[in-house]
Parts: sequence; C-alpha cells; structure tokens
Amino acid sequence: MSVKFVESSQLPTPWGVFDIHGFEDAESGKEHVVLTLGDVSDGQPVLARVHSECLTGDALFSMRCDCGAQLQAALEKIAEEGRGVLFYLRQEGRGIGLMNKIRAYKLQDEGADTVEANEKLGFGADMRDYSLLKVMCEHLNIGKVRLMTNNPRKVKALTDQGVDVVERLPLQTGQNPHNAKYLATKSGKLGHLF
Ligand SMILES: Nc1nc2c(ncn2[C@@H]2O[C@H](COP(=O)(O)OP(=O)(O)OP(=O)(O)O)[C@@H](O)[C@H]2O)c(=O)[nH]1
Ligand SMILES: [Zn+2]
Repeated sequence: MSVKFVESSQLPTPWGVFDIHGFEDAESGKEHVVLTLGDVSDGQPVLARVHSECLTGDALFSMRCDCGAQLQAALEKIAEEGRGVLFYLRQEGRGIGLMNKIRAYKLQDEGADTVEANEKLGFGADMRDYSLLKVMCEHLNIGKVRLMTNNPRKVKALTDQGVDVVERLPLQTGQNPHNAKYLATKSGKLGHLF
C-alpha cells in the first residue's frame, strides 16, 4: 500500500473545530484528507462518513447530485455527537476524474443516465477503490464504525479492509428536481438503498 500519513492540524469549520489528517498516495500522486472530531481512537464505534470527491457538488453548489448536501449533513451529525470521522477520498466522478465526469454530464444532457454515460466513455459504472481506508483507519486506531451511507458497496469496502460496520445510517438529503433522475438511477442501477 503506497498511502502514507503526512501531518495533522486543526481545522475550524462552521460546525466545530475538527482535526484534519493528510495522507499521500505515492503511486497515484493523490492527496486525501480525513477529518476527525473528538477522541476516535478509544475503541468505541465511531460515527463515520466515507465521501468521494465531487468538486462540482462539494465546492461549486451543483444540484446535479446530492454530494454537497450529504457532505454538510455528515459534518453536522458528527458535530451533534461531538465525535466522528469523515474520510474525504479524492476519487472524483466515482473514480473517472473531473474531466471525464464533465464528459459524462454532457452525455447526460443528451439523454444518457449516469451509468450509461460512464459506459459510453469506456468506464465501469463505479471505478472507486477503497483500499486506502485501511491505512487511514489503522493510523487513527478506528476499528468499528457507524457508517452514514445509502451505498452498500461502502459497507462491504470497509468490512473488506477489516473495519467492523456495526450500523448503517441512511444519509438522504439534497433531493431536488435537477437530481431526481440521478438519484433514481442510483437506486435502480447502482444498488443504493433509499
Ligand atoms: N461518473 C459520474 N460520477 C458522478 C456523477 N454524479 C456524481 N458523481 C460522483 O459520485 C461520487 C458520489 O460519492 P459519494 O456521495 O461518496 O457516494 P455515493 O455512492 O453517492 O454513496 P452515499 O454514501 O450513499 O452518498 C462522487 O465521486 C461524485 O463526483 C455522475 O453523473 N457521473
Ligand atoms: Zn456530486
């Protein structure tokens, strides 16, 4: 595994002062971050969110997806409990990258759904790799989580990395007329539980 911890610091947010932990993947050159609040290394199950990068949704307020709303809701829930972890993984566009996601959006503008668009571009529907979570969880001494997600693949991914998912908590927010088809395809073709 080519992922290595780099450094930690404080990160004040509107929801509280988190700690940010930087990790670098020498093989891909990607830089990932983990936010924690409170003591997550005490062995008790940790409220957790595994979030894949969506520049358009997380930073640019896009309503094509539900990513930004989910990110904010997850941080709010962690702050409410005073303890938790957000893994922010730089696997933009379900692993195909930002430029290819824009190509996929163009195909969606022309009628394709999110899965068909990926396939037309020669990609699988979901190209994400969660193996880096192992290094992150070991570094932070997190062995048990209560995972906020609608995506059963993330539950399996963490379990495969040796992390016990003691509970799955639905994270449904951010629905709007622009992402209705996107969310329907998630549940119809990608196995999300709504
Ligand atoms: N290829 C592609 N990726 C998209 C599209 N819309 C959003 N994404 C990406 O989908 C990913 C969504 O990540 P998450 O919110 O962590 O995961 P999820 O599979 O939706 O599962 P949840 O935990 O239930 O939210 C991000 O990497 C987005 O950039 C799209 O139309 N095409
Ligand atoms: Zn998004």
